[in-house]
Amino acid sequence: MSLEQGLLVITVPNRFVGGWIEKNFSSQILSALQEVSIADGYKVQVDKAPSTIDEPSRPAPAATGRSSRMAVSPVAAGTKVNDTSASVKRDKYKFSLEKFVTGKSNELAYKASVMAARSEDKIFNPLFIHGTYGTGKTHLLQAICNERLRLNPKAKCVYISAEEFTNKYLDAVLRTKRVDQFRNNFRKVDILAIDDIHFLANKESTKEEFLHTFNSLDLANKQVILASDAHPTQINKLAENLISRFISGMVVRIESPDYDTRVKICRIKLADGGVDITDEAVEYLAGSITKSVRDLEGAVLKLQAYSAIFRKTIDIQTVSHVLCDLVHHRRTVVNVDEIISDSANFFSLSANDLQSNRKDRTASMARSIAMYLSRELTGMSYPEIGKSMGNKHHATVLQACRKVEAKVKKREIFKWKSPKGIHSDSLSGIVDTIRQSVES
Ligand SMILES: Nc1ncnc2c1ncn2[C@@H]1O[C@H](COP(=O)(O)OP(=O)(O)OP(=O)(O)O)[C@@H](O)[C@H]1O
Repeated sequence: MSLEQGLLVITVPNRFVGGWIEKNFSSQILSALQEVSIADGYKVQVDKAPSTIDEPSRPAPAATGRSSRMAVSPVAAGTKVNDTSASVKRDKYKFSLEKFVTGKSNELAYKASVMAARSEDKIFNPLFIHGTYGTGKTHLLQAICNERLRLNPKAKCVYISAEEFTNKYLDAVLRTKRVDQFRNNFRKVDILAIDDIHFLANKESTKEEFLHTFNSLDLANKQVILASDAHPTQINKLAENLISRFISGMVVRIESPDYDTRVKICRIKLADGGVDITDEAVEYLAGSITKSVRDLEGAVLKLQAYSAIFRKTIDIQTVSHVLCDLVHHRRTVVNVDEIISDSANFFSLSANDLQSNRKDRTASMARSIAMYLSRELTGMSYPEIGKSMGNKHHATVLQACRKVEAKVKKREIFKWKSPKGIHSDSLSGIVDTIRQSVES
């Protein structure tokens, strides 16, 4: 995109895309432009890039940065791809291990993925990755396949969603009657990566077929990798035999990204997109969008578009203005009891411990964090918060909020002891984790 003298020019890869944008989105583009700009009277022009060929299904070049995002690619972000053809190529799938940003929230899942990708024989079967939406499960599954293919271009790696697996199986049984071919496709591979495996939960015949597929790959020493939004034992209507198979492998959870990982992800993705942004604005962005990497990517794309149009350094005000719908989006009703209980849980304490007058370091920190988050998430007054916290004085609440705020800013480390052992984490990380659990 470029914006000069009231004319916004959008360059597209082919006439089809251009026509579609003009027909369907002109008015939205104009009103979006007016929203982010003070000037009026813009015009929009859609141009076809001179070097592109007019074939919508042509693969996008493997470029990085802005141009690759704008190109039409047959493998869009997060698309569940299925291809069992023998002629596998490098970077068959969109995501790679090297583009996966690691931090405390996903390190174990990442390391297990690297091991699964690099070892010819299975190490643990299956590798089961679970976590909430947009935290990188699909990314890792596809990246494992790509990495194995990079090391051994002759390897057979299949990435498929459980839904697609089900459809193919039913098709083979009911329509084409080619069950043998179906089994050949899935039982003679080096890596079988199935996404959203919870989809199989109430599909009785497919579950059984999958179990046989799994057993046959396991016997052949081949690697199975599964992703789901929940731990195997938490998936409703998943058969006992499948649950026990799954938990006999390696089950790893990806958490929502912690603050430091979010900062890292933002920096990398913004730099990839060529966005000029201040450090404070990156920190503000990472502090405001907490749930998933997909949400962060959405924010980065908006900032990228803004920066491409207005060509100026992005500061905190711009982030807050451009992303107001994302940044201020919060669960509306947050209950102070949930905050107290989640803060207590985090430190292996009880709600009573926080509402009592216990004075040890851990209890008073847990209490202070609960007060701080109550103020931030509920908008309650200091006296009201004090009352919910076992009739504490409002000045105590005010002091606690200030103390936590200062420690979060300084990224101070807090150490504490619980029955599970000795722990240590940054105050910003602790507050983030409790906030996420309250808001989820
Ligand atoms: N640690 C990470 N580093 C870089 N990019 C990431 C990371 N985690 C997630 N992403 C990116 O965030 C987007 C969403 O990730 P992905 O589709 O893998 O999430 P998911 O956990 O499979 O979500 P869902 O359960 O909704 O399918 C992708 O574009 C992915 O590349």
